[in-house]
Amino acid sequence: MLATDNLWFRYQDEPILKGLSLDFSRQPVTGLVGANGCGKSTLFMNLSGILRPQQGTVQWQGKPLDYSKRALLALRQQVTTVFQDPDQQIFYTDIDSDIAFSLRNIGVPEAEIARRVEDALTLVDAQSFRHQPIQCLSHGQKKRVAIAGALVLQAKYLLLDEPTAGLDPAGRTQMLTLIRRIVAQGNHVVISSHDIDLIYEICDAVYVLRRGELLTHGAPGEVFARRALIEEAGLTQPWLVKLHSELGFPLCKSEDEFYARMRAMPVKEAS
Ligand SMILES: Nc1ncnc2c1ncn2[C@@H]1O[C@H](COP(=O)(O)OP(=O)(O)OP(=O)(O)O)[C@@H](O)[C@H]1O
Repeated sequence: MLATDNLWFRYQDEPILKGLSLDFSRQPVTGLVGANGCGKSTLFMNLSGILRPQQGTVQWQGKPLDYSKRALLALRQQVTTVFQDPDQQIFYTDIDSDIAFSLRNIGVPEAEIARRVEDALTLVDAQSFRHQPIQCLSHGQKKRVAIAGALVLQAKYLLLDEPTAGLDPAGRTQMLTLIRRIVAQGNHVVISSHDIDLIYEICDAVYVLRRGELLTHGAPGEVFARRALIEEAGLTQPWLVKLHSELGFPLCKSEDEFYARMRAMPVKEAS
């Protein structure tokens, strides 16, 4: 279980996270949305124990998080963060060494490292560029390598900060596929993103933050239907929700579902 219980966090005297009680274990994919500066990255750093709340707790496996060095090391094998900028977490020039780094650090046997690296690179579709120097990769390829670096730890929770930022449409589609594959393996994913259409399509639950406070939460279809609240959070509704609420089209979860349902509808003759 990964959750927060009445969590408050301040930088100096400025409260940033205000009494957040959130549960990331209820659904496979949870979205975190809110305007710039509402505290999403700060929350991720609290969840991985990089920052420590002044009040309230991060709940891990049913208990308040233990901040001893040993406990934090164990936590970060189970809860891994993939930052927005892949250059922040790639250290080596060759992909295999970079991905194996964290495993060597914790003394995993070499044969096991080789197996896990192989599996992670396959999962993120990186086999075709595996032997290229990292500095020659595109932004989207680097993002996939950064995710592979988190996946080798076989973490139960993957925290993705802006997974689609800087990706072209094909890269964005690949990211959606990758998130679904990670979830299909029984893991939880938490996504912080300004890509509201991505959050709507892929998440099972959404938390909406406004200036560090929880404004609303629930299933994406219900949350994003609350237009006034969404605008209060400094966000806009996903395009599929707008089509539903403004024009009365059926509420669809994805673009593919929308087109399939439109094609199946009888076409009215123009008069
Ligand atoms: N190290 C720091 N010291 C002081 N204030 C900080 C620090 N880091 C962030 N802040 C402030 O905390 C607030 C929340 O920042 P945070 O990066 O968590 O927001 P965010 O929701 O992730 O923003 P964005 O959507 O722009 O990535 C902002 O007002 C920011 O200026």
